[in-house]
Amino acid sequence: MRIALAGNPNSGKTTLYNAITGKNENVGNWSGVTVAKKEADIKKKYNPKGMDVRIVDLPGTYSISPFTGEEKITRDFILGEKPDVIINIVDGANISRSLFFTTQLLELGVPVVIALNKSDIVSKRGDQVDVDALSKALNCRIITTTATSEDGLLKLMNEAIEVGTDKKPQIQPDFQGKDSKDSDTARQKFVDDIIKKCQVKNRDASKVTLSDKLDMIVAHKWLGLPIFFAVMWAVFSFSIEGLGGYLSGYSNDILFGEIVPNAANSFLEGMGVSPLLQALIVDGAIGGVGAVIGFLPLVMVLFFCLSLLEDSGYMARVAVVMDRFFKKIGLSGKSIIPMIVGSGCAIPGVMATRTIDDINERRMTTILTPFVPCGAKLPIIALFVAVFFPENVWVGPSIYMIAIGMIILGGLLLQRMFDWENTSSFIMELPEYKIPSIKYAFSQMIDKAKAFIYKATTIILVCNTFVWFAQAYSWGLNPVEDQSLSILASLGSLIAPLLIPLGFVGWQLAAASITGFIAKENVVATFAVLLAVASEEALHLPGGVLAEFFTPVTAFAYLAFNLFTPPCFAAIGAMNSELGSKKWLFRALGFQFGVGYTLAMLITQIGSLVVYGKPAVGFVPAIIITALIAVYLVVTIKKSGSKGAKVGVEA
Ligand SMILES: Nc1nc2c(ncn2[C@@H]2O[C@H](COP(=O)(O)OP(=O)(O)OP(=O)(O)O)[C@@H](O)[C@H]2O)c(=O)[nH]1
Ligand SMILES: [Mg+2]
Repeated sequence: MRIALAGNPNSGKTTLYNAITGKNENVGNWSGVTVAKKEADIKKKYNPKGMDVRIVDLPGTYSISPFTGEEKITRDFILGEKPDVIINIVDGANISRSLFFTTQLLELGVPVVIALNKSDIVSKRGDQVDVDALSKALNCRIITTTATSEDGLLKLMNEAIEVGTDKKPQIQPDFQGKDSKDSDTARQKFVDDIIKKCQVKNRDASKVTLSDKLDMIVAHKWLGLPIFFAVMWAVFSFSIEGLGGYLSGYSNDILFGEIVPNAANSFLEGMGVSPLLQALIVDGAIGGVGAVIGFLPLVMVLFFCLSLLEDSGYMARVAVVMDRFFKKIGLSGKSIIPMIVGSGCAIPGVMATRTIDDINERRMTTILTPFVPCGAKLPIIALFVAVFFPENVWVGPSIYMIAIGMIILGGLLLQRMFDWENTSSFIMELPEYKIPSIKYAFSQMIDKAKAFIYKATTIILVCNTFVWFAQAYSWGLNPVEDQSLSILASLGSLIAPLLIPLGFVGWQLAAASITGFIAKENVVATFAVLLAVASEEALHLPGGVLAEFFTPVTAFAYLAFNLFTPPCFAAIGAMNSELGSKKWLFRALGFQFGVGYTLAMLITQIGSLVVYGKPAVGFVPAIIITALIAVYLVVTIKKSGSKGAKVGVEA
């Protein structure tokens, strides 16, 4: 038997799904978290009779006629694959809006059971719902639930399974004007009449609640943006420089700097393993993976804080605050959700662009979302901050401000380079503020930590075993004394000249960036393998081996280069499927590469002039390339219409 969960966005479908299946799919306190269908078996606890029951979680939707890609998934599933039962999750705190969709579901013939969810909020407000009357009016069973504490879920599942076994078709609601041209109005009137009969509200709608008061401040026209920056600054400082940085320092220096490699060395020596294999394991595998996992505490602290913020309902306000500014660059507040999701990982971030109905806005958001530093880029940021800017506490958080800046600048450029019009309007439903749940933030953090460790011990491990091998052997498969004769050196040297205008000299830097396209953590892991093999000095300490390759200015530029050029291959794959055309994929990659490259070049060249009073390496080619880029921009912008001329001059 297949049971589908359907309902409005943010009503608690995925929370309920996770509770009854034991899965850990993403939930979030805003609309449009789930963008793809998810399916799993129901837990034994909720299936005492041991029937064969599958649960399908669907993206939220307001109506059966879809507007956006993820709503279409819901409609196609319900109409096309006909589940045996639909559990319609209704947000009890928002009944009047939810029932519109409910009446549409009731017309499909598939039996419906309603979960009147968030009943904890309803009773806290002192509101009352006459469940029996509502159930009679709609001709279907209704169970009150609180998905977050699993209240009522057993009863709900029992009812749903019973209804599914009975196979009686759903009785349709019958109201005047249902088949008329103006059926939506008639439907809304039908719903309003039911609500009037079944719901008693305690709250005086004209009263200003605490939530309203908070919104007047954090979503204020002028205060909103500075508050957002301050909040983000606090979160990133705390994670990168504060507690997260402190814990990571410990795990890098002591745990993965001494304890683990020493233990591994003495263990392997005891086993009588050959020195070469020992080097492969300790320097290659453990060194590379350890350099990444060393930053785990920092990643965990950041995601803990972000989950708290998101669960409180604040992130949904950010979308409203950013809407005003994003409108000017052809985006809207809707684009902020993919970007917030992208701060965890660009792949779900890019997938979340599906919630945007306007195709131009969707494409632009897909191209710009990878500019947000994801969890995998965090170790790169933390490493460079620890080595080059230990005293400048502003550098870490400033990366995120630069990311926002690049998104806005990128949007402006994209808008002028390709002619497109934005037709979207933005309505964001604001969830009520709540005290964020520590348990939720903790489980999110553990989830992210697991994914981080998994990646480090699989893809990063494999890559860096290869990197170790490629820096230790020549093409003839003979071990080399001098790294510069190795396979990796010859591969890196192919790319290295491209990086000269950016002030990056050395095949090692090229090699690290290339492995970074496989997974961004590889940049750190590759440095650990390459440089630690070549030197006794620690990678993570101020003035460590990295300082031989960079000045603080070029270090900052290298950071920017790795953050703002295209994301890892997996994320590029996600971009490919969301953009839906090769032409746009190439445009997107070209754009991202152009932005990252130019930014790094400008930081190096202008920064070196300003800070050290002399140009960096590659100054002359940099000027030539800058001129070429400027000409290209002017030509493209001119071509794409008269409104571009203005920016052409600025560029
Ligand atoms: N107070 C309370 N909050 C709940 C309850 N169920 C879910 N929530 C919260 O509601 C928010 C949205 O939950 P989700 O499960 O992501 O909602 P969804 O319906 O899957 O949303 P979309 O995927 O966007 O359609 C989260 O912050 C949950 O913690 C409940 O019974 N009571
Ligand atoms: Mg969901």
